Amino acid sequence: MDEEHRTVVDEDDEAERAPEPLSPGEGAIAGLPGATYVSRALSPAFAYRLARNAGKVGVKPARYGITGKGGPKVLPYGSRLAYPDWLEELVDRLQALGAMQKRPTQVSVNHYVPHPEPYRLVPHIDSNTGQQVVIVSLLSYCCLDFYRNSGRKDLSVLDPEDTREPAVSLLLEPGSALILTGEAYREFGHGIAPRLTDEVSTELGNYHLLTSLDKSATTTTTRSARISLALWSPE
Ligand SMILES: O=C(O)CCC(=O)C(=O)O
Ligand SMILES: [Fe+2]
Repeated sequence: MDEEHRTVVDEDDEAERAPEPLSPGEGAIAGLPGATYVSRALSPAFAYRLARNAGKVGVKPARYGITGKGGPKVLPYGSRLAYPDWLEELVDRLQALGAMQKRPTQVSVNHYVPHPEPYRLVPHIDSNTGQQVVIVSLLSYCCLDFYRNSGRKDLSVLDPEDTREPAVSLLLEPGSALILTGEAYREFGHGIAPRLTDEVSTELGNYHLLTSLDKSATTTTTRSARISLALWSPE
């Protein structure tokens, strides 16, 4: 093998390698206790394969995500349905990262498209105390907003007409993972506001953790079609 070829092969290996395990406190977000954001959880090559495979599980592209009529169903992978290979590989990687202790027993695949109107996700709490969720983002940037749940337990969908400003907003990058445990999972609702662009500013709760953008030169990101996977596991 000549020198040039060897370099290319090494770079491919590097891109495919699982990320280093998280160290304690890494990826923490001020104002959202129990949340951890991992900018480069998946290599670009792995994220690309995952988007292709997750896109095949029969989710219709929709405007509303899981909270909308006709939105994706929660799939009982890991409980009543065996993991397909691509999910097995994702779960192995997330476990190696330290994103979850126990393997997921429920998964949803959301496929959002920004036309004819911007997509949105009505603020909701995933509920079920004793669980945690990992949200894996693919293909597009998108802001996820967090609202403190005003004392409601067991909930599900918060008032869609609620016009409160979010307590915290996070810009989710393609290939990232957001882990919600404890308070971030139980006490905050999360949702996606209907708009086509998101501001990149120091106001974002995870501004300091973003790695895929030139932050000195980028003021907005534009939303394109996005796939997200939510993986729920026992805490
Ligand atoms: O698409 C997202 O980032 C969030 C998905 C979500 O909240 C859910 O599936 O419960
Ligand atoms: Fe959710």
